[in-house]
Amino acid sequence: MTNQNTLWQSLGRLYPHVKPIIPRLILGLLCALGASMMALAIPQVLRVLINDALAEGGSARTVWVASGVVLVLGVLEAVFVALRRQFVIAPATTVEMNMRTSFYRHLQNLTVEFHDRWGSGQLLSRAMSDINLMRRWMAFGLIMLVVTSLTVVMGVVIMFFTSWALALIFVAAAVPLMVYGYRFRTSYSRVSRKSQDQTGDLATTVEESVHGIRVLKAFGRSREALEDFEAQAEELRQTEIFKARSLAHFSMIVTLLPELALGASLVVGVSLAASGDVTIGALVAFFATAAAVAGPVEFIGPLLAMTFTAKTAIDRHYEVMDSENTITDAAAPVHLGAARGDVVFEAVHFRYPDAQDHAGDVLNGIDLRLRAGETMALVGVTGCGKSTLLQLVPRLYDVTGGGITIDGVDVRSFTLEDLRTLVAVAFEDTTLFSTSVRDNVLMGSDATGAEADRILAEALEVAQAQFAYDLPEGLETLIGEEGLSLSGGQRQRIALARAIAAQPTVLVLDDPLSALDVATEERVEEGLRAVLGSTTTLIVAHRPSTVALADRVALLQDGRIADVGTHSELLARNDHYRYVIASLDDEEIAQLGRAVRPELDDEEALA
Ligand SMILES: Nc1ncnc2c1ncn2[C@@H]1O[C@H](COP(=O)(O)OP(=O)(O)OP(=O)(O)O)[C@@H](O)[C@H]1O
Repeated sequence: MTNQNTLWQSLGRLYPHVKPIIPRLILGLLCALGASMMALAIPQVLRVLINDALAEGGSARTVWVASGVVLVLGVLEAVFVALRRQFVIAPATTVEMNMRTSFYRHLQNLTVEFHDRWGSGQLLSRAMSDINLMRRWMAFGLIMLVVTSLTVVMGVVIMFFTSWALALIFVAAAVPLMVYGYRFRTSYSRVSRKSQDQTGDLATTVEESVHGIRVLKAFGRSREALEDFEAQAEELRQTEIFKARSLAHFSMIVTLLPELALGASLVVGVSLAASGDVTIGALVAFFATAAAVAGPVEFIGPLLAMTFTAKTAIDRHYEVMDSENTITDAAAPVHLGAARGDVVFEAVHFRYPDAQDHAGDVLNGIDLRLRAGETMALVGVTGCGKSTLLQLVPRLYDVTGGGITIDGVDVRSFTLEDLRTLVAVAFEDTTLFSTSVRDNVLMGSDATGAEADRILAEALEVAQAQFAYDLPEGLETLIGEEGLSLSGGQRQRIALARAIAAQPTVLVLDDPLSALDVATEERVEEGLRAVLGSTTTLIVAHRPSTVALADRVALLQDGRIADVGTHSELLARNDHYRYVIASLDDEEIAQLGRAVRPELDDEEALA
């Protein structure tokens, strides 16, 4: 993931973000420049003071005037520094917020396949610390780098005017500094990249451990997890030490060389003053200017380090921002009026992008037809591709061959918004957001007011999630990561209610009842049967009781639909189906015998 952009290419990518605040940055720059000029002017006042006021015949009035001027210059310098902050900080934080928002928007748009590949900590560190580093560089590093460089250049020019011979000694010291600076740039950029990547990996580890804390505790692996974390933290520490040493070394050279030049020019300067080639006032002004320039020169090291760190942050930021979203709206989207909900899979192929070369397609020519309003169970051995097939309907992944249509329209011909309004999903592994029960359930619904209340109440009833009314603050109770912890079954019922409340034309359920007890599952099924009447439903079933919900069952085997029919038909004619069903427990099979509906027909089986 290393980025080969040059420093200028990387920094240049910030331009569109910086563009709106350029006038403010220029004002900030002028203020910073003003502050530097005030600092550089003070030695010149000293020169006048020494040459005129302290010379024979000098007046006390000149001393007072010079002191007054120094005071005014000092106050002006402080005012300029304050103004610089005033001009730059607020607009730079706006840029930071906008960049973070567009980063978040982009993450939302990127495909599930992208999120499969990227560690959450890497994305977190890019969203938080990298963007923060960019803002700090924009608001401070960039301005100070320009001002510091200009200050040094102006200081050296003044030093040349004061005494060109002494100034030459200073300029000679700059040559090795530049050579060293070039080498520093390469090594520091590399270590800075390593440190930021390791920070992201560490964040991923924290995130995983926090999510998996129960597993770690239950398996008594907390100590091992801590040891792994310590090892990773130690690696980061080593990188940080190397980084700090590298900067310290560079700063030492940057400080030392001008100091050596100062020492050499002191020797030369005193002899020039003794021979009368320079005045005492000029000598004092020269060294006072050199002292005023020394600060900015030393500051260049940390500023360059900040610039290289910002470059790394920009590169990391754009690695995500440049990732293309391959699942997008159709160029000329089709809008269905009233959708019926006929779903057809035609010769559907799919393979994951990171699949091994020798591995075949997970889905290898799926042909399946769901009639509008039909409920179809999808059954197959574990890992055969049931969840994968489901995720193709709302285009969480795109088919790699063939196509899926709803009412004869390819799912890729809808806008994503339309498609995801038509299709709602509930997965076995439920995700709830840190908001109220109400907002979690109504996430996929645009209804408001009394209509929303009615939909909410109905969805909670069908999903047997009435427990939500008894939560501490009823439906307003905060759930999700930052809220009240719910049981697995409670979470599943909220997620199911969310899918129902979306009132979709096509409902895709990935074993949504797995965590429920048999009695609750039975009640949910009764409710579902009532609402599924007009909804086409494809439901992954791992339990016979879930199969009981379905009008027909599709058997997925070796990447194809091997058979379609009622449960009893498949039991009677298909060995593989019997094998899959035999792996289910006896009690559930007994329950299936009671629950399965007799009036099923399969006139439209395999397409
Ligand atoms: N994001 C992914 N990237 C690469 N391969 C994946 C990904 N998700 C699943 N797979 C692989 O695809 C195959 C099908 O997985 P899938 O989850 O669809 O099976 P499943 O039938 O739903 O399994 P189960 O019944 O255990 O839930 C498996 O071999 C799995 O390892």
